[in-house]
Amino acid sequence: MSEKVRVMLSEEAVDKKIQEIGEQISRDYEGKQVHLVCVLKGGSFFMCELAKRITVPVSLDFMSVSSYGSETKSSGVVRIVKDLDEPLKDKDVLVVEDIIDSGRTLSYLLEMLRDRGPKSLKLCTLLDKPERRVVDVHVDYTCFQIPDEFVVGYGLDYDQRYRNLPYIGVVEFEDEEVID
Ligand SMILES: O=P(O)(O)OC[C@H]1O[C@H](OP(=O)(O)OP(=O)(O)O)[C@H](O)[C@@H]1O
Ligand SMILES: Nc1nc2[nH]cnc2c(=O)[nH]1
Repeated sequence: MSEKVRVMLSEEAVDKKIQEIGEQISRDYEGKQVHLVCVLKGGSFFMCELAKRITVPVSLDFMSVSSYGSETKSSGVVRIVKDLDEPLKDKDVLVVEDIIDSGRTLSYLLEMLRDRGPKSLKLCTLLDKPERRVVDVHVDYTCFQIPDEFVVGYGLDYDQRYRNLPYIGVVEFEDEEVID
């Protein structure tokens, strides 16, 4: 089997949309400092590109989470693998994600972060697959709503590969040509 990646959203389309969302965030947070919280690993590429386009003061922090074991995965309970370095108390926090799928991770994570007392807490995602939603999550900024296909690129992986693609694509598998 060989793999190739079909482009779903070109680099130009993604860049243009991140610029627009960056401008919108800059307007919405005028006069404030926005504290971006990146959920690793997938959110890191989007976070860097977004941060460059925000014109109000920005601070950054990173966290890494993983779902508890396969049996409890559907509960949406997440374990903190790497916690934030700084408290969120009284900060205007914007969580930055690569994709919202079932909504389980973000629903749990937002509740956890809300308990830390931020002044405000909003969510920004590069991609959203609304058809896959199991748990309701309020998303404040969405770059693209996409159909239910497994996507890679711009931080999203397939078996840890393809995160570095500068566009969003779908991995397609093809049978190798048999040579006699
Ligand atoms: O809405 P959900 O169904 O909960 O899925 C969304 C989660 O899945 C992805 O992370 P992933 O577990 O692939 O980790 P990674 O970013 O380190 O690759 C994504 O970054 C979200 O955190
Ligand atoms: N890489 C990748 N991770 C996901 N996590 C939830 N949906 C997806 C997806 O489409 N691609």
